[in-house]
Amino acid sequence: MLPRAAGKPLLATLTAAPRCKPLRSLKPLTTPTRAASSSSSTRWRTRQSTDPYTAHAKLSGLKSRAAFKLLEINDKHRLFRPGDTVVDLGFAPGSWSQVAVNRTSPGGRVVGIDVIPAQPPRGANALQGNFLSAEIREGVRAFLGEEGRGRVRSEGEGVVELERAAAKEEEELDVGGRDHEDKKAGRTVNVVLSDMSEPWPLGTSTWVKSVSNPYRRMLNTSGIAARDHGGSMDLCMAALTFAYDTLVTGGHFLCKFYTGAEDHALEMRLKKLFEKVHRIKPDATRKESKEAYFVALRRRNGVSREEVLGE
Ligand SMILES: C[S@@+](CC[C@H](N)C(=O)[O-])C[C@H]1O[C@@H](n2cnc3c(N)ncnc32)[C@H](O)[C@@H]1O
Repeated sequence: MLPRAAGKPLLATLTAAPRCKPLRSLKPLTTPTRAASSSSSTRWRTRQSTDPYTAHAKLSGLKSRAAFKLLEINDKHRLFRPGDTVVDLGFAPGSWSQVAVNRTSPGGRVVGIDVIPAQPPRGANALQGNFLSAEIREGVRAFLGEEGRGRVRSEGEGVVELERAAAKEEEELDVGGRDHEDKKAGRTVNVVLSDMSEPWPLGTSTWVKSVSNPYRRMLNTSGIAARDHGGSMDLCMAALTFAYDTLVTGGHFLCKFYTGAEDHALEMRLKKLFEKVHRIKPDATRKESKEAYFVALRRRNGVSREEVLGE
């Protein structure tokens, strides 16, 4: 089991993704009923039951193994600070939001958006809708426009925390008129995360099975590299457009994508808006997957929309 400091929430003691033992040294959590099958749902179940990150996530009270990717990235790049506002795109089932709530406490605010209905983890807010829709993006911005909305207040300390967060914001952003530009543009978000994967409609029988578990259906990629790549580029562009509109100067952006012909162009856009851009594959990413992440640090001041988005 992972180390746990007495009296502290377990997440606070996790500093990095665990160095996992090789698969064969860990016993499967459950014995797969059929060792080999061509059914993708059976393969998914088998893979989950033998995956050490899945086992660690369960033991740590995390909603999914994806948490370890964000923990690793945050340990390296320090995305979060107490009091931050974080938007988590494609948040379900919610392990990134768990990490964000933990790392922005006290006084943070985490808002998750997902196309499927999902219960947000404790301390986070959830909005349901397809983020590719402009109307949904506008709804999210309206939610964020109310400063206190969705911010965690611990009993008796709420007002103090809010004041502390507001004071910190003023102190840190009142440099060279940057806060003025952010305020004028209505930008209030410190970190935008996107772990969205293109939803892929499976065959009828899986659809029926998935009614009680829509999350499983959404987890699948098509398996066709070009299609997954294209879909991920659309989702990344929607996330980047949103980040352009809402991220404060100095804010950070983290975005999942599937590698392919267009990712270089996306990287170039990111380099225009952010001081530093890294392309990474966290340890918890499955080796066979084409999944990777862009971590873009410190939004620059005064970059035009056209330069970044070509609009
Ligand atoms: C890999 S999961 C995210 C896992 C999450 N980061 C966690 O730690 O629990 C990808 C999520 O993206 C969501 N998604 C995909 N396309 C979306 C869209 N257009 N709008 C909103 N959510 C979307 C899916 O429903 C799915 O829940």
